[in-house]
Amino acid sequence: MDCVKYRDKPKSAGRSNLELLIGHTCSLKAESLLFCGASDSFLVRSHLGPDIKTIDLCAVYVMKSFQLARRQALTGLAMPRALSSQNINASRTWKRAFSASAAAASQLPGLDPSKLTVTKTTTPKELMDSKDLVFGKNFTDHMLSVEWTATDGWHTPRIIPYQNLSLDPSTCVFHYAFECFEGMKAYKDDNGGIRLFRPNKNMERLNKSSARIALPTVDGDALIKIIGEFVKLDSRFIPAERGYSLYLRPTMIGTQKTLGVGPPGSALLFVIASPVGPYYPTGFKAISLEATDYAVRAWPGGVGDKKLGANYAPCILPQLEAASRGFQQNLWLFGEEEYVTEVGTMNLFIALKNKETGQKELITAPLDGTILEGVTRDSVLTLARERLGPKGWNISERKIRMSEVAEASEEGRMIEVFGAGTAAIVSPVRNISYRGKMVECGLKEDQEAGEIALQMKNWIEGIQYGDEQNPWSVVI
Ligand SMILES: Cc1ncc(COP(=O)(O)O)c(C=O)c1O
Repeated sequence: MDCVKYRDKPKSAGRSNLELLIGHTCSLKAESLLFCGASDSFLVRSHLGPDIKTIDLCAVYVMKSFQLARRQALTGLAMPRALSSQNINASRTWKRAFSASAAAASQLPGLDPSKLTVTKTTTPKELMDSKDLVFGKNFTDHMLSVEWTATDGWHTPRIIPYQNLSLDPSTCVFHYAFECFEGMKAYKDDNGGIRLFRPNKNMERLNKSSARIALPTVDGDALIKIIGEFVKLDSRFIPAERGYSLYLRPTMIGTQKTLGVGPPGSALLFVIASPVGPYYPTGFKAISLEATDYAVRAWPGGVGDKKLGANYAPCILPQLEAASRGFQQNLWLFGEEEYVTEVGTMNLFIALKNKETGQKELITAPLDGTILEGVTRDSVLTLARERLGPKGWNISERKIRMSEVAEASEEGRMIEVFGAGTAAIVSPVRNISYRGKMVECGLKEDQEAGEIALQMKNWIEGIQYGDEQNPWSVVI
């Protein structure tokens, strides 16, 4: 154990346990920590600051993975299992350790936009004809890249030519899926200005995702600033036509070289950008869904509400199954009650006449951990409350069973159904296959979109392109 020196065997944990704990989680440099002291208490000096703090064994763990621990404490997660088996008075030590670790973590450098460096490409790409753009296939000239280490915090942010990553085969992202990402867009307005849509929501979600998988969090405002610089540099790739935009993919990965399962001591945050066209280039095309009852996407207490890469790969097979039967997407149901949750990469909205009250109701699943907190979902809800509420609509975030949806359709109470997400804004649904029957979703045969879906698309697009002045649209 050359990375940590300690004197005096702790009472509550033998040397081997301590070593195990350290070996498992430690990524600090040789001089990072000095442990000394007696009984359960240690003096821990971090090279991150001059302070010497009296904390105990729990804090030893925390000091070495303090960013993780701080987030775990903040998000109310349980103490790491490795520690709880050590006969430590969990709540007392956890609280004490947390305050010490938070103090240390606050001394780590955060993301600093003033330090941004730019290395321009020497081989600029030719712009593609807008009509040939395919989602996520073509990328701009540059990318944004920032490294993070547990010892030094966020390093210098860099804009560099778009390039391959070079990673050791043992890097933890490849083995244990330390990866989370975001999806957002930049738009060109009629005056050539460049706008982001509610980027703070993406930053909030990125931090929730990264914290959940023991990756570092980042100052959202600082990241928006440097993303803005990156987008401005590559702005020639944003087509000026309506419906076109630059899709941005902020991504964070754990880069620690180890097959040990533990919090990564290093990470990479990068952002790439892909010019995209309208999701429905020739106008809306209502989709058909297959309700999936044989597989589960997410569950309460799980991570389905986080944007982790690990959530997406297992969804492909059920999607292929649905596609093999002629459906564009599958609709995830949850539990014995078969609650309607979400669709592929969209949240779902159902407009119907309420059985009891007869009132028009726009329903979407609640944020109970089983759906992603979509930025579009939140935008649709906010606009609906503001603009449809006064027209007699009841806007509900509530659980709804698939059988209720089928019943509304059979009883002629169904108004319309649509998905909501960054890619298409809204995606009208024609019908849903459920238990061998087709549930019709309120569209006439020659109709590709319902009124609410159309209205929402126009309202949201109007804000995104700056036609409507709204604080959701941020000029960069
Ligand atoms: C699983 C899932 N649900 C919903 C959404 C919609 O989220 P947003 O509106 O933020 O794009 C996405 C989009 O990425 C998604 O992947």
